[in-house]
Amino acid sequence: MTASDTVEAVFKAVAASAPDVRDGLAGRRVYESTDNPTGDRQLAADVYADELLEERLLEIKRVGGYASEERESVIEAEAEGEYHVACDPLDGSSNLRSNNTMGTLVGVYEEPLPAAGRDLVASGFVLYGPITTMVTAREGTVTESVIGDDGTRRTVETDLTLPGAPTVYGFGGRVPQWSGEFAGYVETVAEELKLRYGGAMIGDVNQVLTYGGIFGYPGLEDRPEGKLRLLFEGHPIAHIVETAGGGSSDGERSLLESVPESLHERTPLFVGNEEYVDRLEAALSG
Ligand SMILES: O=P(O)(O)OC[C@H]1O[C@](O)(COP(=O)(O)O)[C@@H](O)[C@@H]1O
Ligand SMILES: [Mg+2]
Ligand SMILES: [Mg+2]
Repeated sequence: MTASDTVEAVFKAVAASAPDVRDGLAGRRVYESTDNPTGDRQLAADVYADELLEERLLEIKRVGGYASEERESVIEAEAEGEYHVACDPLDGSSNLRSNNTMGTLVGVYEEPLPAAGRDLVASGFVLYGPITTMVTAREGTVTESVIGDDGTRRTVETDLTLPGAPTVYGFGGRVPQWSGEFAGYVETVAEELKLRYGGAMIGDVNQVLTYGGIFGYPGLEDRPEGKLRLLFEGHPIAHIVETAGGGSSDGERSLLESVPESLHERTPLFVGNEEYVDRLEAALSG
């Protein structure tokens, strides 16, 4: 089994699980009594998607470990494997009660977790929108597929790239918690682009991939590290957007340059057309 076979097996398993995750949502809109390791309240659907993916991804030959936003530590596979999968089983799960968009995010690393952004070999997400779609990045190419009810993929875009004339933006966090530098930057962006913020990173980033623009969740006054998690959300989404010809940043440099010290580390996160990411870095550097 080559590296690319392993990546393909991971993508296949995630796609095959998508109809199960989706079918399982309706009955799992209630909160559990537990918090995840970063202190978010867990929905029954978060736990369900996590358990499903853990089981199916650890079955894959050469996958040596599974880590997820929903569990404290890495789960090792029974047999040794040189690829390590990081998952956000349900991204945007607070959208479940209001029946808005959500996703599943996966990163395949060639080093044990927590690993550096540059150790990512492939990444992908499923978007549970009106249609279930999957976007994957590997070997320098981003592909978009539609996932059928049977969990198989039909490719609809073989070389997805960010459009050159951006139109949308979305930034998370309460405005009074933004820094003055960031608020000033947003003012300039708002004059050029249209606000589209849905509260699920994957949904919001997919709008940027489709229409061009920028998505971000900045560091906040009471939470300078931001909300999103580097390993499960930051690296994979940065890898996808950069492979699609865009840029990513933690406010200072590409998210792929970041090396987490711990599994659940958070980071400010920005992805989109390079021009907007460059301007953001310039604005934040004062
Ligand atoms: O509710 P807020 O503060 O806008 O936060 C939304 C952000 O939080 C998230 O929902 C966090 O992800 P999870 O749902 O996987 O915890 C992102 O998808 C989204 O960008
Ligand atoms: Mg998430
Ligand atoms: Mg999640």
